[in-house]
Amino acid sequence: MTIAVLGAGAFGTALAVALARHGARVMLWARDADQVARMQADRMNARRLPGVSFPKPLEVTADLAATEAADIVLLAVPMQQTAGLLAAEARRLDGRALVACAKGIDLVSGRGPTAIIAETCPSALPAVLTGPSFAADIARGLPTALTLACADDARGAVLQAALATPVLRLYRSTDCTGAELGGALKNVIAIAAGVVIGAGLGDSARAALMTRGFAEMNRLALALGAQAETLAGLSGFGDLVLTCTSTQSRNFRFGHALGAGEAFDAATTVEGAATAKAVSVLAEKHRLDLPVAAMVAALVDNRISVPDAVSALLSRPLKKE
Ligand SMILES: NC(=O)C1=CN([C@@H]2O[C@H](COP(=O)(O)OP(=O)(O)OC[C@H]3O[C@@H](n4cnc5c(N)ncnc54)[C@H](O)[C@@H]3O)[C@@H](O)[C@H]2O)C=CC1
Ligand SMILES: O=C(CO)COP(=O)(O)O
Repeated sequence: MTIAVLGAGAFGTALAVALARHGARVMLWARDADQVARMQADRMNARRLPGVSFPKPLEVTADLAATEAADIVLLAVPMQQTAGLLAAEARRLDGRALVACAKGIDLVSGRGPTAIIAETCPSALPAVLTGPSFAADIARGLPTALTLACADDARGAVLQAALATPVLRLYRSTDCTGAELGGALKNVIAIAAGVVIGAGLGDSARAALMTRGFAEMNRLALALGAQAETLAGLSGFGDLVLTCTSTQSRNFRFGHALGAGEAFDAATTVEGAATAKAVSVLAEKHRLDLPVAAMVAALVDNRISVPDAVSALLSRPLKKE
């Protein structure tokens, strides 16, 4: 089995390492030839995943043509770059099993990765790999459980078997919409959870925020065709818990900096910021009330201060749960 991973960020590199360690032939593709040369020399991605050595069956390449032999392609570039990569390389990628690993909603189209795959590569098999997992944990070989979603269950089972390892346990689903929306929307709520903790509002407020945020995730995802049980699983509830409660999360740390009034490194990948804006557009289109997500979008755009966002949420009319 040959697996290609497109995107040598923290997550793509961690997945490549985990799969190669388990014996698969893995080709990790990065667009930057200098970065590839460094990784080939160091046998490590010192920038994104320092201290993790590449196993032997892991090859690194800057030549996308070299990945054409792969049976499965993991798409591991950030969400806002995924549509561009698919469009640019559609001829090469169409007809293959394309597993989306990004967690977000495309700002331009308002779509998740599987809809974009279906549009740009109509003969490909779209799938989603998502759930609670930090790249560093996967790279260290710590036990992790994720959702592998594919509308074609028989072919999804083949992907599940190919991508699982003894420590990377994959549960199968046919609900790609639910799986990808869970991963996308939890990032928005994690920013809000970070704001709550950064502003010193306490753990009780964070628990309330997570619960009401989960209700918003369900409201939007169900309106877009997802199944409630998918949202309650690893890709939704599971990842919400992880991301809202760990300082390893970049979305949480970004929110924490907003709440504390501190600077945050603009180069860090924070998927929930763009996704919050995409969610605002979708909420309006589907006439949905998503107050936490709306506040995150406003905070990210500097349209509201943290104290005003908090008092706006607390002064909403009392209602049934
Ligand atoms: N880091 C983590 O713990 C996890 C990340 N993810 C998801 O994986 C996705 C990627 O995140 P990370 O790897 O953490 O990001 P990262 O910030 O570590 O790396 C992103 C990489 O993508 C590359 N890239 C950007 N645009 C590209 C393009 N057009 N073509 C080729 N390469 C391109 C960048 O050069 C960079 O190496 C995100 O959607 C994230 O939510 C999912 C689970 C865990
Ligand atoms: O998706 C993740 C954990 O499941 C990673 O979260 P961050 O992108 O917030 O670091």
